[in-house]
Amino acid sequence: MSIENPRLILSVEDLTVSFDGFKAVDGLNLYIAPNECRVIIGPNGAGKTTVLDLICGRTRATSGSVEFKGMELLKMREDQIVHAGVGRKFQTPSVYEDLTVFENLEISYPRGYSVFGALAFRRTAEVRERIEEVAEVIFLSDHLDQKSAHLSHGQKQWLEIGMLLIQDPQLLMLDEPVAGMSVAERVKTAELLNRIIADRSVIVVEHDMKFVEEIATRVTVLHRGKLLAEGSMAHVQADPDVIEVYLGH
Ligand SMILES: Nc1ncnc2c1ncn2[C@@H]1O[C@H](COP(=O)(O)OP(=O)(O)OP(=O)(O)O)[C@@H](O)[C@H]1O
Repeated sequence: MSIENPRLILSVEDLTVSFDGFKAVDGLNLYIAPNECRVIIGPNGAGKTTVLDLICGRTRATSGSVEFKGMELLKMREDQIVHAGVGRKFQTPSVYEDLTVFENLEISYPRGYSVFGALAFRRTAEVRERIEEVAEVIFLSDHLDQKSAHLSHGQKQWLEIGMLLIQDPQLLMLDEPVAGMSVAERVKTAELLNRIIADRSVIVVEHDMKFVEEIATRVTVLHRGKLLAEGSMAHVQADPDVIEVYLGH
């Protein structure tokens, strides 16, 4: 049992998952502070996505502990973890293409439980205000009435981040958020992340090192399910083990 540290939002201790005897994540410790953007890097198959899956309850851990704001997430269901304040974005955008940007944000507002239920409830001033606030953060203020099918790939990714932000998670996890984005969209996504950590912590899994440099408070390097190195970008970039297994390739 860890002692709760109020200066940490997430404490992952001795986290392990075994798939038929193969340890995809092996005795991992990870400590995330408030207002931190932690980036997890490492070679293919290092276990990065699996760590996010374990934290959000999609994959069940074999052993260990994941404590978020004093709650043991490993004992909770996926929906309870979302409700507790952990948002997770997967690699492929999953916005409702037939709905406008406004409607996509509206159905994600905590009061809307289903597409129909959400569209039926009155658009109170409070909801509209929150939608406009989030739209501004995700660079879509001028696209609120546009069907999301007509957005660019990058805009769809931002919209999905917005659909999570509208629930105001204290921890947001993003898996390769800039994959498939243009250079200009990557720059704006870095700006977006740097803005949103004012109110929350973010964990990002990413391969684009230029982007990592622009967003990371700290970097965690995984290799074969284990922690290989951790620290500032400059620190991990200079680590001979990291160069050998990842950055040198
Ligand atoms: N549900 C599962 N059942 C069996 N093996 C799995 C499962 N999920 C992940 N693995 C294995 O665990 C290892 C880690 O996979 P993971 O996707 O977490 O790696 P990653 O670091 O995110 O890689 P990439 O950079 O390629 O996305 C891989 O060998 C993968 O095949």
